[in-house]
Amino acid sequence: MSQWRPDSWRNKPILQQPVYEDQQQLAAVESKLSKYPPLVFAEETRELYRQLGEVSQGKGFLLQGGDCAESFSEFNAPKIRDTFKVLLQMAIVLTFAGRCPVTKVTRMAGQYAKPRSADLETLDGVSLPSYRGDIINSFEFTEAARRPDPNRMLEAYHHSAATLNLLRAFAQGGLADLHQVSRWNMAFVENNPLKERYHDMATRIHDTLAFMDVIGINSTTSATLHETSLFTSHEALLLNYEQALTRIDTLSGKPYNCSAHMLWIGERTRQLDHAHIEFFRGLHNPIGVKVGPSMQEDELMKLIDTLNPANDPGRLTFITRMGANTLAENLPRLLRRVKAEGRHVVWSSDPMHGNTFKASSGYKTRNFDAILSEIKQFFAAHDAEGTHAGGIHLEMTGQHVTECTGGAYQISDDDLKQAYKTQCDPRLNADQVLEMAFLVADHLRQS
Ligand SMILES: O=C[C@H](O)[C@H](O)COP(=O)(O)O
Ligand SMILES: C=C(OP(=O)(O)O)C(=O)O
Repeated sequence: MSQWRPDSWRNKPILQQPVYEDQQQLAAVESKLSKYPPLVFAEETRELYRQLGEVSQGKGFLLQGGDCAESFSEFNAPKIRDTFKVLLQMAIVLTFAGRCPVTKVTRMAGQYAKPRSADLETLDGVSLPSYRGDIINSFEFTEAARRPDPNRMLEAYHHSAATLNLLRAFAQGGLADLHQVSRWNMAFVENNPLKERYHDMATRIHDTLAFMDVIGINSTTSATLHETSLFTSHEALLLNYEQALTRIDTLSGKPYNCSAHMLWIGERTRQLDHAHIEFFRGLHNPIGVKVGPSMQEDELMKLIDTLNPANDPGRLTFITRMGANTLAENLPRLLRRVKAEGRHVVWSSDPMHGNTFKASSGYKTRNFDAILSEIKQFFAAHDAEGTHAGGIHLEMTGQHVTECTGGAYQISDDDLKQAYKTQCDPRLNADQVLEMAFLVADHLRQS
């Protein structure tokens, strides 16, 4: 294999990239970004690596979630706070049910680039380049807005920095206090139409914290109850940006991508001989690869050989996105092969991307029951193969959008128009995502 360099991906074929008109402007932006401070510190990244290593050995669970695509226009504190709150609420339920540590990783503070099925979008007979995420172009349907602009990379950097700053403040400044999180869950249950179903677990969590308080373990005596740790991730699609944020860590002397703690490669860009695999193989971050139903066992093994030749636990997470209808056929054979070859990976389920369809109202949506079905089958497949169902990966928001159908509030096709705000794919809303946590908790406890 040829020698890796931060820019060796440039000699490989690459998909899903913008074509910038002004190459000089692009080079100037890359050069500027490469001198900016890193967004995360490599030592934090190593802590996430360590935690994922534990997950790969069956001693933890990965909860990864957040926006499909963050946007510059919907960039505000309530939105960041609400998604943060819901992630914590999910985490407490999953920790309690699974009796194991839950590693929280956001799809925030950098989730700005989107791969698309089609290069062009056509509306009323007019065709323009597809929207590819705010780091590349703008959502409005005009020629100017859809033109890729390298300066957007600088904007994405600043938006990511401000988001991360607030997330760190929330995580350490008291908002993540477990008593508080438990009270939010009680309120969620009280107001939910299916409250009988969730009441028992929420009460038990609440009572456990009350008991600990009585025996002197509380937010004043224990930082664990008062603070939380949280990591960031995004799809590292736009390699010009990702390369510019890649630095040699002064402590270890190794290259880390400092745009987020964890990066993943999407289903559409994971070809073995292409640029994204080349770029990722030299990084020392924990990395994810999306795995769809077409993945073959031999190809998966080659991916492991390339991305984790030392078989380090924590290095590689496979985020499977099979679809509820095809998981049973395609996941077990992959689990079997990886287990037989003794490779350490984290298996996480993205139950969103294989279950997208167009509703009769014309909106792109996903149904709550199909999402839940994929997760249940994911747990069942791991139980049958004797492997560890290590995590879930959700497109979700803490806000009350109507983008996915179903759930306790029975959002219908007709309801989608009420608050359909996503710029790309439909997200679970705050209520749906918490319901999902309570339902997943049952499976986590059993396995
Ligand atoms: O989030 C994933 C992809 O970017 C998305 O599913 C692509 O959507 P499209 O099929 O509308 O392009
Ligand atoms: C594009 C995504 O997923 P996938 O690569 O699985 O389609 C995503 O998670 O945003």
